[in-house]
Parts: sequence; C-alpha cells; structure tokens
Amino acid sequence: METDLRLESSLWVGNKRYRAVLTGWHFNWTEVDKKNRDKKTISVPVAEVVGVEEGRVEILPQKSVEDTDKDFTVFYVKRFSSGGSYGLLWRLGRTQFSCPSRALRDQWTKHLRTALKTHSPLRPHRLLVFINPFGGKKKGRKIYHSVVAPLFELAGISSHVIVTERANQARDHLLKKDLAGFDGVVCVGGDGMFSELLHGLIGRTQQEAGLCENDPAVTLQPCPLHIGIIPAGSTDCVCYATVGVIDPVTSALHIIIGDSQPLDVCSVHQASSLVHYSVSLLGYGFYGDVLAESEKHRWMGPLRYDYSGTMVYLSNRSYAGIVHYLPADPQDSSPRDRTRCLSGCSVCSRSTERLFHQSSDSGSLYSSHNSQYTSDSEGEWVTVEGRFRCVSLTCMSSSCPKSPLGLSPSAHLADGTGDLILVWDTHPLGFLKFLYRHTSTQDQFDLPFVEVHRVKAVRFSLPSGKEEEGYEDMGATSSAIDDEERGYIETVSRNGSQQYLAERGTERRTTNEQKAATPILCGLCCSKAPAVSVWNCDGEILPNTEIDCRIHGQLVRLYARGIEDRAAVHNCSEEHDNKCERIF
Ligand SMILES: Nc1ncnc2c1ncn2[C@@H]1O[C@H](COP(=O)(O)OP(=O)(O)OP(=O)(O)O)[C@@H](O)[C@H]1O
Ligand SMILES: CCCCCCCCCCCCC/C=C/[C@@H](O)[C@H](CO)NC(C)=O
Ligand SMILES: [Ca+2]
Repeated sequence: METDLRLESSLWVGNKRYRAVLTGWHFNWTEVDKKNRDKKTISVPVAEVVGVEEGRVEILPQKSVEDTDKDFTVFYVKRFSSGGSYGLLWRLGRTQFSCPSRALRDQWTKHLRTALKTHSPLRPHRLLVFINPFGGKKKGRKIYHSVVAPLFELAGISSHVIVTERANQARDHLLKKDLAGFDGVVCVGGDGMFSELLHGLIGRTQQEAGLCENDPAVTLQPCPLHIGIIPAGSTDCVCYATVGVIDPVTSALHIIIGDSQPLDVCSVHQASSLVHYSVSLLGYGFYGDVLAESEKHRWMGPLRYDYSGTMVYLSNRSYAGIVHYLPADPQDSSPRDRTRCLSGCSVCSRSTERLFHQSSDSGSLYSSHNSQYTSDSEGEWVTVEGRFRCVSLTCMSSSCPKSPLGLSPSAHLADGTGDLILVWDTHPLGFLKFLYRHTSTQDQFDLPFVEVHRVKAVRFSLPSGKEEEGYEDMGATSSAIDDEERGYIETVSRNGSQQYLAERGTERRTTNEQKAATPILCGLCCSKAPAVSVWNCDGEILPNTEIDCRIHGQLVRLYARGIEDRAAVHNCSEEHDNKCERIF
C-alpha cells in the first residue's frame, strides 16, 4: 500500500523549485536551490489534507478556479498559537503547485486523493447539521454559512442543515427521524445545543440496542455517530475542553478530517429514572444558583453568567447535604497529579482497554437492586455529610475561556471517571479565593476547605427534613468561618478510605464575629435563603435534588482530538502568513 502511493517529482510553487514526495502518510515539499541543495521542508500528514483541486483554486471570499491544466492546489491544516487560549488555532493552508506536464499533474491529484481515502477512514461524507439561531451572540447562522459551509464544500461533504425553531428540536429529531446515510451530527451553538445532540444520540442508540436508560446499572451502548461542535454559544465549555480553543474554523477542520475523541458521560438518575446526561458540570450550590439566577437574565447574553455569579457570590449561601461517592482506582490517576489530558493521552488510552474489558461483567460491579458497587479494586462507597458551598462533578477538565485550566485541570476526557469537588462552607473571602483560582494557574484544590476525589459514581441526598424546610434564616445558616477554623471537620479512617465527618458543619453558628465577617454581604441578600439549591447539569436546571450518578466511559465520540501539546507540534506558525486562506 505504502509503495503504491509513493510519488516523487519536482514541482514548482511560484518560481521556486521543490522536491515533492508523497509517502502515503506524509506529503512533503522541500525547496531546492539552483545548486540542488535542500532548503526548507514543509511536511503535511496526509490525514490533515483537506482537499486537492485541479487548477489554481481559492475558496474565499468566494470560490475561484483558474483552470490551468498543469496546476493543482492542495488545502491542508495549518496551526497557529492562539494567544490567550490553551490550544492551537487551525487554519486552512493553501499551496498552488505547477507541474511540467498535465500527465504528472493528474498523477499527483490521483495519488493524493487515494492517500486521503486510505489514511482518513473516519472522514465524514454526509452530515446532519443543527443551527441554534439564538445561542450565544445569535451568530450561529452567519458562522455556519460564511465560515463552515465553504470548508465543508471544499472537502466534498454534503450537509443537511436544520435551523431550529424551538428548544429540543434537535434532540427529538435524533430520537425519532431517519438517520440513515449520515456519518455524523453537528451542532452550531453552545453547551445546551451539544447537550441536545448528546441526549438524542445516546437515547436513539439505547432504543435501537433495546437497553433501558433508566437503570443506572445498565452498561450503555456507545453511540455510532460522531458529534461535531461549531462553537456559537455562551460558555462553549465542551468545545474548549476538547479542542482547546473556541474557534469555528478550527472545529470545522477537525470535523472535515474525521478526528475522533471519545468522551465520558455521566448519567443522572432519580428513583431509577433517567433525569439527564452530563459531560461538563453537574453542580449543586453555587453553580446551581448561578444558573438559576442567570436564566432570569437571558437577555443579557453571555454576560448573564458574570452578573449572576456576582449576585450569587454576594448572597453567601451554603447548603446541607450528604454526598456518597465511589472512588476510582487511585493507581490509574489522581486529580491532584498535576498532569493534563492532552491529545493522545496515555491515561485515556489505557482506560480504553480497561473500560471495554470491564463492561462485559459490569453487572457484578453495579447491582441494580441497591445501586452499590461491590468491586474490591475500586474501593467502597464513602459518605460525607455537612454544609457545602458547592458540590461539583465533572467528567472532564471543563476548561472554558473564563477558566482556561478548568474546574478540575487534571481530569481526563475519556478515562471512565469523573472528579468530585467538595467545597465545604467557609468564609466568603476563602470562597472568593477558590473561585478566583479558577482564572489562574494557582491550584484551587490547595485550600483547606476543598476536597477533590476521582470517582465512578456519586449519590447526593438531603439530611432528613431539609426538603420540607424550604427557607432558612440567612444569619443562622451562613457559617462564616476562617480557613484556619476548619478543625470542625473531623477526619476518620474507615476501610482504608478517608471519610470526613462534618459533624459540626451542620451546626448553626451565629457568633458576633461571624456576623461581622459578612456585614455587607448579608445585608445585600434577602434574610431568608432557600434550604436547598438546584443542580446545574451542563447548563440545565434539574428538577430533582436527590440524585444518583454514574460515569459511563467513552460513551460518545466527538470530531476532535483533545488539546494539542504546543511543544509536541512542529508545524505551528507564530502568525498567519499570506499562504493561508483568510477565513475571517
Ligand atoms: N430555536 C430555538 N429557540 C429557543 N431555544 C432553542 C432553540 N434552539 C435551541 N434552543 C435551546 O437553547 C438553549 C441554549 O442554546 P445554546 O447552548 O446554543 O446557547 P447558550 O446557552 O448561549 O450557550 P452555552 O450553552 O454554551 O452557555 C439550548 O439548551 C437549546 O435547547
Ligand atoms: C472572582 C472571579 C470569579 C471567577 C469564577 C470563575 C469560575 C468559572 C468556572 C466556570 C466553569 C464552567 C463549567 C461549564 C459549565 C457549562 O456546562 C454550563 C453550560 O454552558 N455553563 C455554566 C456557566 O453553567
Ligand atoms: Ca473522565
């Protein structure tokens, strides 16, 4: 195969001569000077060639073809560092080659196209695209038609486009309509649109496999269709955490070349009914309250989260709860190991084998009767009880432009685990420090009132009587304690696991010094605060408070490859040059 595809000849780009070589996996062209000495080489993996066209072709501002019979144009992925973002920007590189004869030109185009087919088996040919015209800054339609559609056309992808007219239209379409002939599904929107695709595809796959989604014990069937995300929302967390930048061109190019990134999904249940799926943030307390507040201010667009975050922070709330969690095997990885899940991550690769091996006998790990795991290697359920600022579970780092390293910077996209972050009640300034650290490289877990655990399942319940209580007096429930005062949380060891008993965390503390610590804050909020918060599930408010969650390893696949390690990528240019198709 390799030898069949090999081709080597002299080619010209402008008035410079190049030695071009196609080896099957790579297409290289090296400038050769008048004395036949090699100068700079450009090397493009065949998998990153977007398209090969006869003639001298440009695609923007509109497609133009100068149909010369000795020329051909190659479009490919070019990388650029992206300033503030963690990942790399991808742009469409373009080189117009001239051959000494038409026969050689035809040989090059034929060989390149064959190599493309051979080395990019997951490239989509036909896509189903849903555009949310109201997501984010309401630019979904424009982004798709001006930026994405021309690239899909160049790559020979045909798309069936649906501009949604109501919420959940995309989900319902995927659940009910004929999906035959589509290689993948794309959303143009934010995390909410992605969530619609997630629910539609997972639901459809389980229906067709005859599996019941309601049962947390069931090992769900991975979805056969890939999901592509063209970011056009407010947070775009799933895109940022799987690509590293919020950029429609970069995302479109990942879709075109058929990149494939598996993703863990958390199923959320109550009383053996499926409530929702989550990939980024399942958050109770602060993040739930922020979402509930922000829904009242949707008209503000993406700014609603900043406004609501400030208001909720000032309201200084904490909530009582009981958290049960099943720790993952600590030998596989740790949320405090300061590693990052990057493209080609070895932890995720090792997990692929473990996850799919275990799925065959997972019935013994997760008993459907009492939702208890019983495996020795994974440890036992741990229970903690107390007052929390927030309880968060994330299947991945959940990095986003506001928090470039994310809620849990060392979490993995596809290792079959989630990170459970418990932020115990603390002094308002302590909590502010915790929040602020999300915006920098400082470790947000290195605080005495914060715990993080790598887990496979979580259950949350309310202390008895809490649900009926409704509202509590703010002054009485806001236990504004200094970080140093965290002595009230006793640590005991049971079955080799650390179990934290926040016995006094549920105490009502109303000393004068505590009241003095939050004078303006308590004055700003109402005197009655709710006794229970809500769950923020990837931007949706859940109707339930007491929930049962299970992580399903690698349940869906995205057209992405994880965040690329800048240091390991060679063909990264610092700035755009004029050989790049300018899309913006
Ligand atoms: N035509 C429509 N009219 C009203 N709502 C819609 C429509 N299409 C989709 N939706 C809903 O809009 C919600 C928000 O959309 P989307 O996620 O695209 O943007 P966002 O909320 O601004 O961004 P993010 O989710 O990243 O914060 C989604 O949950 C989706 O169900
Ligand atoms: C004093 C500075 C405070 C800054 C606080 C920064 C904390 C940012 C953490 C953001 C995490 C976002 C995780 C993603 C959640 C999405 O699922 C969801 C839907 O888009 N977005 C939100 C905001 O709930
Ligand atoms: Ca994970």
